[in-house]
Amino acid sequence: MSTATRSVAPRAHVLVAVKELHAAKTRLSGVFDTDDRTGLVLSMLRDTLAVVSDVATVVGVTVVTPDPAVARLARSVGAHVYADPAPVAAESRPEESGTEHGLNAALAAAAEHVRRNESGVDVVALQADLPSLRGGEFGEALAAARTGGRSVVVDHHGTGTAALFSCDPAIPLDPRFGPGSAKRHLDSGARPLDGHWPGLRTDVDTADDLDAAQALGVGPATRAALDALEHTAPSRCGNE
Ligand SMILES: Nc1nc2c(ncn2[C@@H]2O[C@H](COP(=O)(O)OP(=O)(O)OP(=O)(O)O)[C@@H](O)[C@H]2O)c(=O)[nH]1
Ligand SMILES: C=C(OP(=O)(O)O)C(=O)O
Repeated sequence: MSTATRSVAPRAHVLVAVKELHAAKTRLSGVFDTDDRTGLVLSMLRDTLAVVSDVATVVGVTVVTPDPAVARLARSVGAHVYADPAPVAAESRPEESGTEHGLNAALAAAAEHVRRNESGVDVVALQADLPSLRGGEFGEALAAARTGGRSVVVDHHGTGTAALFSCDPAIPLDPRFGPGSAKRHLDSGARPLDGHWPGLRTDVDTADDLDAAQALGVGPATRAALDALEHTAPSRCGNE
C-alpha cells in the first residue's frame, strides 16, 4: 500500500473504573470477608490490565479511581490514573442512582480528558473484573467496534455491559453503566457487537460469576488469590 493510501493506524485508550476498595464487590460479601474481597478485586484488575495492555492497538490504559491502593497498582503496571471528579449536584439522569451517577460522571470525564490529550484515539470503557479475558477476544471486539461510532459488548447475563466503545471522535462515550446498563446503552444508540468472547463477557460480581470465570480459566493473579483463599478451580491453559 502506498503512503498516500495508507490509513492512520487505529489506536485505542482503555478506561477501567474501580471504586473505593472498602465498598467493592459487596455481592461477594457472603463468600469472602472485606480483606479477601479487596485482594480479589486487585487481582482481577491486575489480570484485566495485563491482558488489555498487551493488545497491539491499545496505546493507553487509564484506571479511573478514587482509591489510593488501586491507583498504586495501576501505576505499578504502567497504567495512567484518573481520579474521580468531585461530585456535582445531581443533574443526573432520573434512572441513575447516586452511585451510578458517580461512576458514569467519572468515566465521561476521563474519556473527555483522554480525547483532549490524544487526538483521534478510540475510547473504551472496560469492566475491571474480567479475570478470564483473552487478548485475542478483546482485539476482535475492538476491530468490530471500529466499523462504527458507538458500540457495546453485552455481558454474559445479557443485562449488563462488559465494554462500551466510541470509535468516532465526534461521538461522546456517554457511559450509562449500572444495573441493566445493556438496555440503556442500546437504547441510547450503541451498536451491539456480536462475537464469541466468553472471557470478555464474564464480569465477576457474584459467586456464580466466579464459578463461570473459573470454568473458562482465570489469569495468574486471580488464580493465585483464589488459591490463597483455597477456592478450588482448574487453571487456565496457555495463560501462565
Ligand atoms: N471510579 C469509580 N468506579 C466505580 C464507581 N462506582 C462503581 N465503580 C466501579 O464500576 C464497576 C461496576 O460497579 P458496581 O457493580 O457498582 O460495583 P462492584 O464493586 O463491581 O460490585 P457490587 O459492590 O457488588 O455492586 C466496578 O469496577 C466498580 O469498582 C465510582 O463511583 N467511581
Ligand atoms: C455496572 C455494571 O456492571 P455490574 O453491575 O455487573 O458490575 C454494568 O453492567 O453496567
